[in-house]
Amino acid sequence: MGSCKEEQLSKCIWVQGPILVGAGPSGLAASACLSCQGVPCLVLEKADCIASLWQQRTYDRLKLHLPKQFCQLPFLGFPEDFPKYPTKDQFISYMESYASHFSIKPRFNQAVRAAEFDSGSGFWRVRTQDSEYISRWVIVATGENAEPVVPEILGLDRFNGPVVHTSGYKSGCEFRNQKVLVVGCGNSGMEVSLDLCRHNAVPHMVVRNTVHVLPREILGFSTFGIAMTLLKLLPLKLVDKILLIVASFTLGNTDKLGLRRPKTGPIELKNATGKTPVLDVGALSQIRSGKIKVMESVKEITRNGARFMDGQEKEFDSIVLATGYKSNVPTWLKSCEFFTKDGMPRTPFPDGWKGENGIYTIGFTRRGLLGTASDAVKVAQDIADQWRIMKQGTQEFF
Ligand SMILES: Cc1cc2nc3c(=O)[nH]c(=O)nc-3n(C[C@H](O)[C@H](O)[C@H](O)COP(=O)(O)OP(=O)(O)OC[C@H]3O[C@@H](n4cnc5c(N)ncnc54)[C@H](O)[C@@H]3O)c2cc1C
Ligand SMILES: NC(=O)C1=CN([C@@H]2O[C@H](COP(=O)(O)OP(=O)(O)OC[C@H]3O[C@@H](n4cnc5c(N)ncnc54)[C@H](OP(=O)(O)O)[C@@H]3O)[C@@H](O)[C@H]2O)C=CC1
Ligand SMILES: O=C(O)C(=O)Cc1c[nH]c2ccccc12
Repeated sequence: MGSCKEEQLSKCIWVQGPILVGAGPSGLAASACLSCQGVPCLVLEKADCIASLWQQRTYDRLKLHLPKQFCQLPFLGFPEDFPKYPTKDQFISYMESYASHFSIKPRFNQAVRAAEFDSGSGFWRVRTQDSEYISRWVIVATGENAEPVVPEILGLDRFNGPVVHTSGYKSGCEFRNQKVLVVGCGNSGMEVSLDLCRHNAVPHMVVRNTVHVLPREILGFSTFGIAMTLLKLLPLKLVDKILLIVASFTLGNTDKLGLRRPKTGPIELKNATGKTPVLDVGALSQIRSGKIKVMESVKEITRNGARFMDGQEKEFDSIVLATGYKSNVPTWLKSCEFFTKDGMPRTPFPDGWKGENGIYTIGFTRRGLLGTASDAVKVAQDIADQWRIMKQGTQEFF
């Protein structure tokens, strides 16, 4: 490692344990697991708060889609009195208590701009806007949803009205009585459309592709929970078949509503591509009643509306892009083969948590908070084993 330049010495900081990038649920879970193993760490967070995705970039009506037992972090569960599907505010309050229980104190306003392994010294150099941090280990916990995906849609720049990505959408009250084009029909597109309906707006949701919609619950049991149980007993393809039979029973034929199903089943598709099935919390009935209009692909955006592939042309007051998110790892992690150009670990689940030279990832499993919890335990154990050997070595040396 080339030593820090003289004038920068005061900002060159040696970190004993690992450097954790990101103080979302994954960073907090990792920090807690390390602390339980007696390993200190430094958490760098670019925002001014923990769980910034949840605090700053989600809409008001958001609730967890999966029951709380599938969304809890290691060693400290949700409070007993929280409902089965906690609200966004409850989730944030859980994150706050989690951080304070494990005395996690991230360094806020520290956006990691570059991280590079120095093969000469065997250390990682992690640079933020004002400091350089140096450690044997770096843990990437910046999330699969770090940046909004804003697609290039012909004419979007000439649209006269507001255009907002779901990460900037708070509530339909700002869109009352408006005609709104919602581009995308994942969980965000469906829920924003539902929220717009509840505020007397008229959402037109663009569905350009196939999509799996499943009921959130079947006979009072979470569909996700049922799927997890069945997967322990039956082959994946059979579980998918069962889910689809039940879905068609409870939701009817969604193809008729313009929501064509993919040929691959919902769990197989999730595992293969990461595409999350929509868990319906009410949008479907609004589609059925015509309050949410389903539209085909957009051909182009005009000054005051959109032209669609099927030839229709409509006026809109606003556009909401529910077009998903992407990782930001390629923007700051330098010369590291461990990540693809999309910023996801190259090694597929369940082995993507550990790379070479002391790099680790948490929360890139495409398996939500359940994946985060399992990664955090494995990463902390692995680093703690090295930590102990290192400490023993130091004691013997002295
Ligand atoms: C609307 C929405 C709802 C969801 N609901 C669920 C759900 O119900 N259940 C579920 O299991 N999953 C859900 N998810 C998935 C979601 O990814 C997880 O809930 C969770 O937030 C992932 O945690 P994370 O810490 O990996 O990433 P994030 O929550 O995205 O946290 C990453 C942190 O890293 C910080 N960061 C990013 N780049 C840098 C940088 N360069 N330097 C420093 N800090 C940086 C960010 O500011 C952020 O605070 C949802 C996702 C979305 C978008
Ligand atoms: N309550 C909860 O738990 C919630 C959870 N989430 C989670 O957050 C994550 C992100 O979800 P979400 O924001 O919905 O993103 P997704 O990536 O799941 O969905 C993006 C949608 O946008 C469409 N799209 C992208 N580009 C275009 C384009 N150019 N033209 C038309 N359509 C386009 C995609 O279509 P295509 O398939 O054709 O690419 C897809 O329908 C998911 O894991 C989701 O489950 C989100 C909301 C609520
Ligand atoms: O809401 C999300 O994106 C999640 O990641 C939760 C989740 C993880 N695995 C799933 C499978 C089906 C539906 C939701 C999820």
